[in-house]
Amino acid sequence: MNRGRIVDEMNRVLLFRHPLHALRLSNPLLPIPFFQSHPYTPTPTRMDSEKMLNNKKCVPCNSKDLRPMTHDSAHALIQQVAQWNLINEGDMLKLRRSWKVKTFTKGLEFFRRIADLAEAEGHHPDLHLVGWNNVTIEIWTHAVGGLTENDFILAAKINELNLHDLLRRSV
Ligand SMILES: C[C@H](O)[C@H](O)[C@H]1CNC2=NC(N)=NC(=O)C2=N1
Repeated sequence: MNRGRIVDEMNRVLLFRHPLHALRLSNPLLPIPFFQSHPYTPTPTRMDSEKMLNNKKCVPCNSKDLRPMTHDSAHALIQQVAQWNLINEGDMLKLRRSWKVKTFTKGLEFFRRIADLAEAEGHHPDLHLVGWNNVTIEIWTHAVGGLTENDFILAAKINELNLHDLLRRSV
């Protein structure tokens, strides 16, 4: 194996096991260590991007220059929030995700956990509990009648909640 291949192999191992790699992805302002200037620097995967959304904080929706994002921007961002769908209702975009809960009361507990997160973020979803065990969450920015980054931040943070004890096992 020639010297170039040996360096490539070393960088590949270093890059994926080096603790700085994970840290830098979550905080892109960190200086790029020497090995990351190498072609093996990975492009952020969906998980990495979701972590970046997940590290953000929702902003107040009452700023007058807040506008709904374009469909193109929404289609780009939806790639970063696993399991969420982009819904177009009367030309207004929303985020939607559904779950099946074990019981009606676990559905209410599900809402409680989402409510705590929403209150902490100052940004709130629409909550639906239908047919006793079907939960659907819809997120959009009411102040602008469309989607803003707040909606994707909230969706990414909902994805981080541990809700498994409330959910029916997916068959
Ligand atoms: C000032 C504060 O940002 C507003 O009252 C918030 C509250 N939560 C909100 N949640 C959502 N989804 N849309 C809003 O426009 C909104 N406005």
